[in-house]
Amino acid sequence: MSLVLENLSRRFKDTDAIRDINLSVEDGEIVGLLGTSGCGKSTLLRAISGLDQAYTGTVSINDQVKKGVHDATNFIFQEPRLLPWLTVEDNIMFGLKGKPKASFDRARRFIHYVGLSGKEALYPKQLSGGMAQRVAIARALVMQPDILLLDEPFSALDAFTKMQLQDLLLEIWHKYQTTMVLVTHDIDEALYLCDRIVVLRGQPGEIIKTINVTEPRPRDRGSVELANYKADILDQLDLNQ
Ligand SMILES: Nc1ncnc2c1ncn2[C@@H]1O[C@H](COP(=O)(O)OP(=O)(O)OP(=O)(O)O)[C@@H](O)[C@H]1O
Repeated sequence: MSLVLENLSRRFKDTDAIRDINLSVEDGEIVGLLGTSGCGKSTLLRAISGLDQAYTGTVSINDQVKKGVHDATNFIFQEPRLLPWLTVEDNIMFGLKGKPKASFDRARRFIHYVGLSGKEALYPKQLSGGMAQRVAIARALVMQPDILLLDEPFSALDAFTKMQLQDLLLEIWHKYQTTMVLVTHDIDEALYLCDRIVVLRGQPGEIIKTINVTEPRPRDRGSVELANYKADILDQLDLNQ
């Protein structure tokens, strides 16, 4: 599903968080929003999801202007935000209440797919951080969102778990071609995952550069090509010494 943002601005009481953001995301694209702290990345994602409605400008999904909470998008946050009194399976199925039985069957396939077979009956406090985030990924995917919004989904995880879950995300993308918008601070993560990286800067946050990452997948995390892209991004952010 395509996503178009036109002149999106958001002002909090005394803070201009983002100003005049224009961005088109094509169907099946993975787009990264990268920028230093406070440049409005999360604000942008919340506007796209409809969780925040106090912006000006428009958010259109498949040529339809959306305002308010809608089910075209689903969120994966930095913390898994699981319900502690529900098992892994019930957390994943939570949003499916009232949906046809087939949705529940599909959800069970997802549990296997994200590597949680055998863990269905565990409670969140019995899970590692990586397992809990797998639950959050499955919970978002069972809702079959047109666009998956990810707000620093792996930043609280150790380096190895992070790499495993990045690969899981790419597997999901290969299988379902889900359009994704990924907020991250991590340039290496953005370069490994994204088709396009939108670099934001300032307060209010504005788009200063868009970079098409044309390296074919699977990408080599240590390649010279990705290192060159990284140097360019660091330059844009004035972080290259
Ligand atoms: N609910 C709010 N009320 C007031 N100001 C807010 C609110 N949410 C965000 N802001 C302000 O808007 C600006 C952008 O915040 P936002 O969280 O979107 O940035 P970010 O790029 O996601 O930051 P980080 O990378 O640190 O998470 C900041 O100055 C922040 O203080």
